[in-house]
Amino acid sequence: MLNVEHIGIAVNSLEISVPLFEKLLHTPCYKREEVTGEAVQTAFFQQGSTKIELLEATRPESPIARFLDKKGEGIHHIAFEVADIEAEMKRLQEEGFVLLSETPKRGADNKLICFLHPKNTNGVLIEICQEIR
Ligand SMILES: CC[C@H](C(=O)O)C(=O)SCCNC(=O)CCNC(=O)[C@H](O)C(C)(C)COP(=O)(O)OP(=O)(O)OC[C@H]1O[C@@H](n2cnc3c(N)ncnc32)[C@H](O)[C@@H]1OP(=O)(O)O
Ligand SMILES: [Co+2]
Repeated sequence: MLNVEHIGIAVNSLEISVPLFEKLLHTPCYKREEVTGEAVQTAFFQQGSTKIELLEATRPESPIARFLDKKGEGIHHIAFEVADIEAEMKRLQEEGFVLLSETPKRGADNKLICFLHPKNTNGVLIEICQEIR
């Protein structure tokens, strides 16, 4: 695994949270992108070599909606960049981690992504992501 590519934060409303994080980080949001496959609307901030990814649910069945219902707003996941997501998924599976998708899914910000179940990662939702070349 390479660097922390982004930290995902679940929010109720990007309309409220984007200006808040622009004030907090003193950095403009550089991209807003809807990912229908995850039923989320995202907003990205570059912070040094890593990013903040704000996530708002677009449908009630969204994982973000369920998270917000159960836990409220807050840190949702940590995403690590990998060079070869398929090789990393195979390695992680062999190490006994539970992958939440059999193949990489299309994520935001031109990435392929896969999540690991938090029950095997000390309660932290981990995402691995690879730049689509
Ligand atoms: C737009 C793409 C973008 C990108 O970077 O490109 C994204 O990051 S998309 C982000 C949203 N998508 C996902 O999160 C997909 C992966 N998540 C899932 O498959 C589910 O959310 C899952 C399996 C983690 C939880 O499923 P669900 O909420 O339906 O089940 P439970 O509520 O029963 O939760 C089971 C168990 O997990 C704990 N949990 C849930 N979410 C988190 C979390 N974010 N961090 C840590 N722990 C989490 C939950 O508390 C339950 O634990 P328990 O001890 O049983 O109470
Ligand atoms: Co993410």
